[in-house]
Amino acid sequence: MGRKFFIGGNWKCNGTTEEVKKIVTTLNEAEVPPEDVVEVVVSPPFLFLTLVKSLLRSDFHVAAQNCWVRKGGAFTGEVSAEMLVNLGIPYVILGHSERRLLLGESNDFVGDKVAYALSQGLKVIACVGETLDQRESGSTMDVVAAQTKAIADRISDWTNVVVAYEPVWAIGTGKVATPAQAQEVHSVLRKWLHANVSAEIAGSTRIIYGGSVNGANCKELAAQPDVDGFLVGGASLKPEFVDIIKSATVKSSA
Ligand SMILES: O=C(CO)COP(=O)(O)O
Repeated sequence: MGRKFFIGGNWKCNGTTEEVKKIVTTLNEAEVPPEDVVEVVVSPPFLFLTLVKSLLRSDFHVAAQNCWVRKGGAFTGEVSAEMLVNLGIPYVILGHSERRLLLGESNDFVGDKVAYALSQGLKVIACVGETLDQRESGSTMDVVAAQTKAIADRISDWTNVVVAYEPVWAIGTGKVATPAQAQEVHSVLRKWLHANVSAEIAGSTRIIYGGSVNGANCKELAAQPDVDGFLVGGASLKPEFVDIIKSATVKSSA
């Protein structure tokens, strides 16, 4: 189906200039599969975006971790999609659970953000995922479908969208979803896209997994048929991120 493996590193609110330069040096020196096998995108905090972009090898790309929902203007503290485009930042992560839960971003608000960012020419990593309570009450698929629907209702072209399934209970907890748990949700999400968007988009849209991915568990997860890559938090700040990038070969040699 030709879904290129996608590895995102979400640095969240971490790093000093020195630390950022060190991570970039490690990435620049790494031997990884070629660009036609894996797409690598790292997402530093806004303040380091241009520094990282200027230092990073040209086969890796950068993403912002958020942007404003509409055109920029009198919105103190916000960063607009137009600014990211102006600075040559190709990607933005939207709807991360930390923003949904800590900052109250609703499904509709995230859907509006995705639509606006795409309209400005950005590529979007759109995050969905259930909390532990929601999983335990059996509503995982309803939650993930509602989050995806809020996006699907507002966009028609999915070419520049990567969907990141990130179960909240697995984020930063060391408690990774089992390969079977990840595959189950990814496969149902793909079926949802098939039924509600189109067969073509269901087949071509990358659905990546996030939540305590590390160098030790990435290969088994990567081997799942509907896992098209990862969005990595903590481990993306460490040299083991290179091992995670290399897990793309699990797919290319399959
Ligand atoms: O939230 C995540 C990536 O966006 C995952 O974070 P961890 O890999 O630290 O669990």
